[in-house]
Amino acid sequence: MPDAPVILADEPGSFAHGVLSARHPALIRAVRDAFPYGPGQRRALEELLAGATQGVIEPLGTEDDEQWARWGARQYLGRSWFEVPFLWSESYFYRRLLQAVGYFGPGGWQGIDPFRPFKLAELDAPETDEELAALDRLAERPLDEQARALLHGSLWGNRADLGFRLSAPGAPMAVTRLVADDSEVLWSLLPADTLCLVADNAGRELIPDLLLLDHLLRHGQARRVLLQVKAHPYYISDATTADVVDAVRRLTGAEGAAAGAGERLWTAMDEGRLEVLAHPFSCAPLPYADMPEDLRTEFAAADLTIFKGDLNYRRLVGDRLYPPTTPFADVTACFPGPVAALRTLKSDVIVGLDPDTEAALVAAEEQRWRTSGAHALIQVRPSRVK
Ligand SMILES: O=P(O)(O)OC[C@@]1(O)O[C@H](CO)[C@@H](O)[C@@H]1O
Repeated sequence: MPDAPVILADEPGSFAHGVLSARHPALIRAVRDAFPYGPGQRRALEELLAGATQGVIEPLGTEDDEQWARWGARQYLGRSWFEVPFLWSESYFYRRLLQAVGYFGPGGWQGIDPFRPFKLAELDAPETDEELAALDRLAERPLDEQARALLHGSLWGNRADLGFRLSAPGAPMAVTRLVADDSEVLWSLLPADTLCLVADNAGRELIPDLLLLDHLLRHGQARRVLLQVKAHPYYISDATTADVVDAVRRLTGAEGAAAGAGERLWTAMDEGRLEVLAHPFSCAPLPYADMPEDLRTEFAAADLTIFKGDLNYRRLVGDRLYPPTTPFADVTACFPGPVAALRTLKSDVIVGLDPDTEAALVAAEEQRWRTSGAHALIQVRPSRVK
C-alpha cells in the first residue's frame, strides 16, 4: 500500500493534468480581472501563466526558498510542473500566485487576499440567506435530528469550493447516498473534551462548519474546539482567520437562529472555547504523515480531529492511487489521534470503499464518480495510535 503510485499530472486527460493545464490558467485570469493590479503584478501573473503551463519549476528567489527546500523543492526545481507530485505542484502554484500579486510584500499589496472578492460573493449570495433561514425551522426539531442535519450540512457544504467550480461549472448538485458512512462511529466519540476541526473552504462551507461547532459546544458535545485554518490564502476558497471573522460576522448580522449561533460563536471565541489556529504546515505541499512534531502533539491531544474536504483528505491519506477498498484505518495509521474525514469526492484519491460500492459506482459512471463532486463520504478511525 505505501507503494501505491503517487499522483502526478503528466497524463493528458487525467484530472490532475486538467487542473494544471486548465484550472490554474483560468484562476490566474480570474484574479487578474478581479483587481486593479499594477503593471508589475500583471507582468508577474503573465509570467506565471506561461511558466506554470509550459515552463519548469523555478525558485522563489526569497528567504522562503529555505522552507520550500525542507518541503522537497530541491528535487523538483528545474522540472516540468506536470512531472512532480500533483500535491506538490499545486501547492507551489498557490505560493507563486500570491508572490505574483505581492501578497508577501513588502509594499502596499502585502496581505491582500487575491481570492477575497470570490469568497465575499459567496457569503453575500442569496443561497446563503436561504440556508441561514432554514435554521429557524431546524431549531424546532429534536436535538439529535438537528445534530445529524448540521453534520450533513457541513459535509455537503464541501461542494462550495470555488476551485472545483472553475473547472466544473455545471457539476451535478444532486445529493446522493454516501459512498461510506461511519457517522455512527463519529457520534460515539462524543462528547469530547477537545475537538479539532481542520477547516476547508470559507463562505458556504465554513458557515455550516461553524453552525455544527456551535451546536456541539452549546449542547455539551465538545468542551473546547480548535479550528485549524490556512496560514495564507490557498486553493482559492480555503478558509483563513480573516474568513472565519467574516463568517461569524455574517452570522451575527443575520436574523433568527443564525444570529443566535453567531453571538454564541463570538462569545466562545472570546472565552477561548473556540480557538482559531493557522499552522504553517496547513499550506505545506506534503501529506500529514510528514507533519512537524508540534502539530502532531496538538492532534494527539485532541479527542477527535475532523478533516474537512478534498484537499485535506488527500493530505490525510496520502495523494496516491490506492485500490479503493484499502482500509481507511491503514492509510491513517500515522495520525496520532481519533480521526474523521468529511469530504465530497473531487479528485482521484479514494480509500475505504466496500467492494460492492466500488463496483456499483464503476458500473454506473466508470471513473467519473471520483471527481464529479456528486458523491460524499464520512470515514472515521476511532482508535488512538499508541
Ligand atoms: O479541498 P476541497 O476544497 O474540497 O477541494 C479542492 C479541489 O477542488 O482542489 C483540488 C484540485 O485542485 C482537489 O483536491 C479538489 O478538486
